[in-house]
Formats: sequence, C-alpha cells, structure tokens
Amino acid sequence: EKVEITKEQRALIKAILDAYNRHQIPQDVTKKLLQEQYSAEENFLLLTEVATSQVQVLVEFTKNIPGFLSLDREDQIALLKGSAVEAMFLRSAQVLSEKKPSGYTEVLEERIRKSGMSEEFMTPMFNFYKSIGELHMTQEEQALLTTITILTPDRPYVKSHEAVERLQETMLDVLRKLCVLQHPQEPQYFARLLGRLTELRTLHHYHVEMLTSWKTNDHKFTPLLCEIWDVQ
Ligand SMILES: CC(C)c1onc(-c2c(Cl)cccc2Cl)c1COc1ccc2cc(-c3cccc(C(=O)O)c3)sc2c1
Repeated sequence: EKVEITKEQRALIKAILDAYNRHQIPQDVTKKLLQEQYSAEENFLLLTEVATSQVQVLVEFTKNIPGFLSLDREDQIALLKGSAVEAMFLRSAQVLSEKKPSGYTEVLEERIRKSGMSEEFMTPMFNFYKSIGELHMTQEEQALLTTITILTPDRPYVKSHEAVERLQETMLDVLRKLCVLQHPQEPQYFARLLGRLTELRTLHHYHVEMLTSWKTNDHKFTPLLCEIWDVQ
C-alpha cells in the first residue's frame, strides 16, 4: 500500500534530526584523537575523555526527544543509564563507517584496538562496525535508530513500561516508513536496521566484561562514566 509520512511525523523527524546534529562532541575533544601519541594508556585516556563527552551530548540529545521529558523522571534516568553504551556503539560506528574519510576512521579504530581491551571483544565489536557501515544509513535513520535505542522499554528499573513503549512505537513507525521511502530497492532494510538493535544488546553484555577486563593496571573512569555505568 502507499506509504505516507504524515505532517506530524515529518515534524518529529525534523525535531530529532535537528537535536541529533545540534548536540555533537566539541571539536577540541575529538581533535585530540588525531593529535595525541599512541600508547595503550594514552588511547584509553582519550577514549575515556571522548566517551565522557559523548554521554553529556547524549543527555542533551535525549532531552530533545519529543515526549521524553513527559516521562517519569526516574524512568528518564533508567533509560539513559540503560542505553548509553548502545548509543555510544552506534555513534562510534557512524564515525568508523563514514564514507568521507573524516580522518577519525583510521585513528579511532587504531586507538580502540590498542586501548588495552581484551582481543575477545574486538571481533564482535568490529563485526558490528562493519555491519553498520554496510547499511549506509542516512542521517535521519541514524538519529531515529539512536532514539529508538534510548526509548527501549525493557531496561532495568523502568516503571512505566507502557509509556516508554508508546513513545518507541511512534518512532519505530516513522523509521519503518522512512526505510520504505528511502530504500525502495531494499524491502528488508527496516528489518536489517532492527537486527542491529539486537546486535547492540549483545555488545552491551560484552561491554560489562570489557570494563572489568580493561588490562591497563590503573584504568579508571570519570565520575560521569562511573555513575552511568555503575562502575566501582
Ligand atoms: C571509557 C572508554 C575507554 C570506553 O569504554 N568503552 C567504550 C566503548 C567502545 Cl571502546 C566502543 C563502543 C562503545 C563504547 Cl562505550 C569506550 C569509548 O567509547 C566511545 C564512545 C563514544 C565515542 C565517540 C567517538 C567519536 C570520535 C570521533 C568523532 C566523533 C563525533 O561525534 O564527531 C565521535 S569515539 C567514542 C568512544
């Protein structure tokens, strides 16, 4: 049947895309990824700094998701804590799979591979990065997929499951229509995007071990990361 994006849905896409583009990690933070020397310690410190900045950006972006601030405040925190790692896998995946060589792609891959992380996580992580790259997502799809990840109702400690589910379903419906309209030659594209969300859950489980297995002896995280990841 004819897929049509309503006026309200177009406004929703615009609001989310504007917020997604408005909230980015400051250049002076990401630029360091290109400049600083390479060592396991330095790479870990840089990744920690960028991740911390990314969490701040994520909080600001989330506040601009239409309907998010109407949710129960404790649920807002539970959604942020529960989705931060997955949103950061999506963000780093978008950077690593950028078509235009932004220069970050090579250095970021190098720094992640040489940050003292156990090799066992490299394969699933870089398989994910590859699978995201193969999708060639548009900006709207990236912003909506991140929004849908944040609005996952079955995170720990979420009380108003239905309220979050209703919001997520609104976003899923918009993404489904966008995929049909933007990838007419690929009817399975929306299903492939949702498959990435499942892969993100698996990476999230790996990430818990990653944090503990980080081999640098005195690795420590920033207070914000400790809070959002319940570390130490
Ligand atoms: C604490 C730290 C050691 C850590 O622990 N686990 C992870 C992790 C790793 Cl390894 C992989 C996936 C997810 C996580 Cl969570 C990390 C690093 O997480 C991040 C998080 C976000 C970003 C955004 C970037 C980025 C670069 C250039 C440009 C831009 C841009 O947005 O322009 C963004 S790099 C980056 C690194």
